[in-house]
Amino acid sequence: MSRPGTSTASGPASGTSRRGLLALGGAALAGTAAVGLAGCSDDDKPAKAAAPADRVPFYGTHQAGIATPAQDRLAFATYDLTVSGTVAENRAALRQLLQQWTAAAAAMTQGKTVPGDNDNPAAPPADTGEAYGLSPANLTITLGLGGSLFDKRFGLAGKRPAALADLPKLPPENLDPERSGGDLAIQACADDPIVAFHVIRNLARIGRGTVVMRWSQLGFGNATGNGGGKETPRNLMGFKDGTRNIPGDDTSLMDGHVWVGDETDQPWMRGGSYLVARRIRMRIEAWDRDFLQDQENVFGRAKYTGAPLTGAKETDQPDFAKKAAGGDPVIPADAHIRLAAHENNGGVRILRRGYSFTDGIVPATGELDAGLFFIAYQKDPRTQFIALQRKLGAHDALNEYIQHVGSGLFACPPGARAAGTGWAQELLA
Ligand SMILES: C=CC1=C(C)c2cc3[nH]c(cc4nc(cc5[nH]c(cc1n2)c(C)c5CCC(=O)O)C(CCC(=O)O)=C4C)c(C)c3C=C
Ligand SMILES: [Fe+2]
Repeated sequence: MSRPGTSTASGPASGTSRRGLLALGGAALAGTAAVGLAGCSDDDKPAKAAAPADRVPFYGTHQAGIATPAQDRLAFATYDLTVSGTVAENRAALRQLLQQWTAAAAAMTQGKTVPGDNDNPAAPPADTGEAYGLSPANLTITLGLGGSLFDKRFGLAGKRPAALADLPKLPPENLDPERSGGDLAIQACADDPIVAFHVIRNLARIGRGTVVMRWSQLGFGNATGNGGGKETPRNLMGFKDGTRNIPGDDTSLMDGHVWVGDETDQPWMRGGSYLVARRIRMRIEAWDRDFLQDQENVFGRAKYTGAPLTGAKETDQPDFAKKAAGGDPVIPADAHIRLAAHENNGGVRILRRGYSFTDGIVPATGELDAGLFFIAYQKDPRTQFIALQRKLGAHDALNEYIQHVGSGLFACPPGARAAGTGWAQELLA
């Protein structure tokens, strides 16, 4: 992440400190050359400004961070608006916040500091600084709007999509209200943990006086440099997780299951998606005492290869009809994949984008507070996540080892189309 005005293709601008110069990594320097050339002569410009490999375009039809291949790290946070004015004043404050957040997000994803950074020794810097000198590491920043935003405060009740109805109770959940809900949500994903964290911190800082952070969650996958991107990542139960996920580059599946289309009752959501987040604790100690065959029966897949119990390779299609010699199905009736598979749910699919988490221990029990921060994107949670979770909650063998302890549902509007446009502009017009 480079500071504005401090570097060009030909070298640092006047006033760059030696410390700032040293901090500029090669990727950040190259990226700045591509995006921040104001004041350079034509000779200074690269022949062709190819998109650098470490950054994901911010502007577009859809928000980045949904179809984007999952990065190594997650910083997720929800925020509540603290406004107390008239509807018009509150709406104006929300509009201004989202404009500032959009500009900051656009800058950070392209390796720049949040706008307004300065060298004034008498003022706090606009950017908190922990990502100076780092590349954006494929940072994506995705905004979600919670159902509570559509109450009386902003006059938005008539614009609440039916699909954003509050999630019903989904037993056997045991939700902590302090890890649930929120007016706004930010999903920041990057291949560097500090770059992702830097986002949720700086957006809180920009919004001071208008928003407060409600809860947050850090998550991790496996590092890109350690097989990430080639191997299906494993969850903390040791199983490959994501084998039969929707591939983000399959436009037909994305249009069919993930992107909101003309079917919506709220045109401002066209091109958007609905994010369900569930903090799911795993009873890791109990799981680690379970024998291998039972663990594999719980999922319906082999632990090491990831193959369905009816196949030999991870990519083999599960055969849900196959019976063992005694007549029982090879993939048990309560196996997670049997219950969740689209073949057994009228074609229903979701895009999963979860991350592992570990947050010390649960004081009451001394057990690890660890598990899966489950994130799923879909066109309509009523017919997708909720329908699937009702079935899993009632029958899944995995329930013995997990508990849903946090929750959120957010409408992710379409992408900001071009510089100068803000997130959710159509909603707030
Ligand atoms: C409501 C939706 C789902 C929840 C909640 C959920 C929790 C959860 N899942 C795993 C581990 C695995 N899930 C796998 C597959 C899978 N899971 C869901 C949905 C939910 N999972 C779906 C739709 C699927 C695909 C099923 C299929 O089509 O075969 C797998 C298998 C590998 C894979 O395909 O990804 C694993 C492993 C955990 C640990 C968990 C809660 C902690
Ligand atoms: Fe699952």
